[in-house]
Amino acid sequence: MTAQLIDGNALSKQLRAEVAQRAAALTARGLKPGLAVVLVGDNPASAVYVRNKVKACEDVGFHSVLEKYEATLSEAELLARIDALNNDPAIHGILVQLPLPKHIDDHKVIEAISPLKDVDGFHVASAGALMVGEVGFKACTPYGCMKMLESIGMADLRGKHAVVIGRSNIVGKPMAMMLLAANATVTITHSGTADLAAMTRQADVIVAAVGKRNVLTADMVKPGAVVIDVGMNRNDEGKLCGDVDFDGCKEIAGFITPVPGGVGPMTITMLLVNTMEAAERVAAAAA
Ligand SMILES: Nc1nc(=O)c2c([nH]1)NC[C@@H]1CN(c3ccc(C(=O)N[C@@H](CCC(=O)O)C(=O)O)cc3)C=[N+]21
Repeated sequence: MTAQLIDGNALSKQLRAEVAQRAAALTARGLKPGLAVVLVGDNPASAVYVRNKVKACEDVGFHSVLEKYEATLSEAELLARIDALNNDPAIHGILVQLPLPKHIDDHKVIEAISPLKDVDGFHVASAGALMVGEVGFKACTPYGCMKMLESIGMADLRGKHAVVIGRSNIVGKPMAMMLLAANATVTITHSGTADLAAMTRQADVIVAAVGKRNVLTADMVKPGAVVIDVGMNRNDEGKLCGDVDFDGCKEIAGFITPVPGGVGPMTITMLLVNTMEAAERVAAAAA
């Protein structure tokens, strides 16, 4: 192994300790940060994630509310719940766990969340704010990836070429915008890209966010490049694995993130950071 590991658990621990301090300070002033997590239906994977998020909130001293609903909840009922949370002064962040049951329109639900409480950064107003460099909440997964780059001294990517694999609204696109804001030259690749390997071989930073195993293999990586793996897949033995062929790429890359223990915990950490920020903004507005 030549690559250095970027340890998402260790970095999370550090960042969460800072959040805990800020939470304690704000709580002492009478304002405890609060996150509401809304889960509809019984997707078993979602149930695990949601429990992790609630636990993470408790660990940093937040108030947290888990609202669980049957898969039969109507869209109108869900929108009514969001309206109530938008108006609840004890709640500073609202997360509606995706995916939602098919009869509910994701987009409509996300747009119903107040942008002031959109700690997932999924609202169109949040995406737009990122695009034009205004204040808004950043999507947690790409935000966590930026923190990982920062942790290895790569907060500024001037002169670097970053290649993003994947163009989803929740990872690929906001990732590209954040890398651009950090002065990288950015290429977004996707299923319509003619020669992916030709692109990734030029990259100083590669972010793989497709949701498919072995999207990135060692032959596609420039020696010394930073490889960030956003993927969450199961291998044939049912074990969690990313989009990157870790064992191959770790021999070539300069830095690499593992799965598990990489981007996953950082996603939850940035959710806490965003919720903290949301509560601090409320406090600043009231002061
Ligand atoms: N509105 C919304 N916001 C989300 O942020 C959101 C969502 N919906 N729906 C589902 C995905 C998935 N997601 C994960 C976060 C952390 C880990 C994580 O911490 N994973 C651990 C391992 C967990 C395990 O062992 O299964 C790790 O990578 O080390 C995983 C997955 C957030 N999501």
